[in-house]
Amino acid sequence: MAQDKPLLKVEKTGIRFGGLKAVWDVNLELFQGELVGLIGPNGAGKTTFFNLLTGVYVPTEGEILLDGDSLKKLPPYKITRKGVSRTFQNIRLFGELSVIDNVKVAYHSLAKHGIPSSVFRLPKHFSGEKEMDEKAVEFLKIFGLDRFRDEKAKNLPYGQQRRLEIARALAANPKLLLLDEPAAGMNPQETKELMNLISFIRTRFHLTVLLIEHDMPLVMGVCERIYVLDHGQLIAQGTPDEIRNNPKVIEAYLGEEVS
Ligand SMILES: Nc1ncnc2c1ncn2[C@@H]1O[C@H](COP(=O)(O)OP(=O)(O)OP(=O)(O)O)[C@@H](O)[C@H]1O
Repeated sequence: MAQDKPLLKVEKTGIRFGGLKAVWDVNLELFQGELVGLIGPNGAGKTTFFNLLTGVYVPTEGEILLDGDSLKKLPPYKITRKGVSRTFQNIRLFGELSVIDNVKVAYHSLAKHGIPSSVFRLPKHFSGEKEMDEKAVEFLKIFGLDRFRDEKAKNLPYGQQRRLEIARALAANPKLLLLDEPAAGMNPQETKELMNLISFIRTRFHLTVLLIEHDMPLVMGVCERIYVLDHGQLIAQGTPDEIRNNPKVIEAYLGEEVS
């Protein structure tokens, strides 16, 4: 069924770093439940765009609306609470913490029990803690990580660390999940499994997903729609077929494989 109101609406948004227009005049809409790709050559502005959506940078132009509310001047933690979670191009786990604690850290800010009950170890705290454990294990199971729950995150194989990052992002209970090259450094089998998993969690958690990915066949295979950035500006948007055959996209990727 067609939806008339987007979950995320980005209007003419951009940011300048000195003279460099890293992201410029970008319009983008995501509707609830969509899995959408964001692609573009190196330095096109993809990660900067995620940084604008998550409050790391404040746009110098335009507007960003989630469910109609402006995110533009909110700090990152408030944007997370409003329902936007992300993963990073370079894994940012708490390496010395256990796998389960990495998930619980994200979940903590949303848990019902407050500081007084935690400090004094009141019964309410224990029920909160138990609830958090169960919830965290539920996420870990989905990602096949429950058997590593007490292992330090830094000791996990690389592909599992990437999965743990997504599990942690999910634990913050997002409406919108932003994945920055989640398959970077994975082998083809791990990548395929990860993409299936992303499709699965999208449905299971009623998520909307925006995915930055360099691997073109992968983006084309998994996303319903794709936006293309080049030199900070959107040069195309459409279905995988439309993008594959778009002359501007082919030109931007000259010398690279588009399909
Ligand atoms: N804080 C900053 N200060 C100055 N320039 C920046 C800053 N952050 C990003 N840039 C510049 O903005 C441009 C876009 O960078 P960005 O990392 O967003 O591209 P990208 O599409 O994510 O690239 P890649 O695919 O290589 O990760 C680059 O020219 C980059 O050098």
